[in-house]
Amino acid sequence: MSILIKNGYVLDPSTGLEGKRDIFIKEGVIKEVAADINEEAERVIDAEGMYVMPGFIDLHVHLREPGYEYKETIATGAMAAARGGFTTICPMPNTNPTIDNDQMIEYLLLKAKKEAGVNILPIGAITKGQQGHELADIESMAKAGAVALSEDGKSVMNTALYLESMKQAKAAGIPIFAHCEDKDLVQGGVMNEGAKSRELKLPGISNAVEDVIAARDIIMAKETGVQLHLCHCSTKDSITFIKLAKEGGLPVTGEVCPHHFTLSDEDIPGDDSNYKMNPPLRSKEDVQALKEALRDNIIDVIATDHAPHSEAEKEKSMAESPFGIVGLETAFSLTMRELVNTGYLTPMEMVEKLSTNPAKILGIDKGSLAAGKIADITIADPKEEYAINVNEFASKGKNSPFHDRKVVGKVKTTIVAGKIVYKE
Ligand SMILES: NC(=O)N[C@@H](CC(=O)O)C(=O)O
Ligand SMILES: [Zn+2]
Repeated sequence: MSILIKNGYVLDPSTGLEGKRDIFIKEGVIKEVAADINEEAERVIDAEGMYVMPGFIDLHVHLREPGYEYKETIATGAMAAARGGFTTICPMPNTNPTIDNDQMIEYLLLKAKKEAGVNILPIGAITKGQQGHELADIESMAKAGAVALSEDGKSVMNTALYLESMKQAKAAGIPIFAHCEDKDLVQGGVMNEGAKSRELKLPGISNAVEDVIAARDIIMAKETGVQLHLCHCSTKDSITFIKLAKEGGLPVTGEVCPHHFTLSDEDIPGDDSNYKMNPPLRSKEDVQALKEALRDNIIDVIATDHAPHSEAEKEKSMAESPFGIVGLETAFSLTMRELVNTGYLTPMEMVEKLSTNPAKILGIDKGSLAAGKIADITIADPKEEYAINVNEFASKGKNSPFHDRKVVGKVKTTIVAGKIVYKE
């Protein structure tokens, strides 16, 4: 199969190329990027007025398989990814059973190969069953293909055990993806602690819940030299800690999710579980700090924390429903609307945070449109205005606070290894 993408506006941070070019793809590989290519191709895509970008890479998704297939499967999650412009996704291990050994990693990779159109790079748990008592077999998971380790959904509260996992992750050459949440400080909170939680009479989650663990984890990264990536940063102090870590030369990176830079707790309309996620929507001051951190390169990555749940689960009250919202199919539009069209990020910087930087963190040969690279490509219209409609999602999860929201920027075509996996 050969594809010729004509007249697109190419954005490639890996080479610094920004401008109108054609791209010729053959046998899954980018053969040529040039001003006017006239190769014969089986498929010609007219990309006039479109952004042509290295495929997006999401470091943080929940695919729910095995165990919670009613929420999402590898197949439906992969379709949602393709529809959102993501060509590579990293599923978290909080499934049932937990992804905590080499056979589970192999099972996931095999199933993904059969059922998913996008690349799936699994993340292994830090402790067995995510119970926090005994380390998972880190070395064998890394050998089987785990690209990172994470206890996502919670933190490893036992710091000595965590220290040992960091040493092993470093030896295995993979990063730790940290979900920062002090379990003992949460005390039943369901939303950000502040004026709004008091107004809604709902138990709050303080910034300290995240901040104490973010600080601890950075101290431990310094101690062990492990590559540390902080997931879904939501507070201004998390940002301060990452800034300090970077200034100190530590291999520490951070991610922010679209919902955290788009909404604050003041936007929560009432007891609506589509606004319940962990960490919670924070204050306006925190939101501002996140945007500035993205702009100032303190935050390296935009990741979705795509967390599908069933309608029945999310119909429940804030107090009773599970934490999490879906994100794969809204990330690009929200980033365009909230960060690019407001001047926080240039289009190139956006692509860096959605593709090039995630690839660097994983140490994989992606996030580039250079000749010779595997053709993972996202084509999007940066100008199209539309209203998000959860009923059009490919994901099983419809749990999003962005239903009916007007946005700008729409993914049109997603290509994985030279194969069109999504076309609007
Ligand atoms: N983010 C969430 O609110 N929920 C995630 C877990 C997580 O990423 O912390 C989930 O698995 O549902
Ligand atoms: Zn998490």
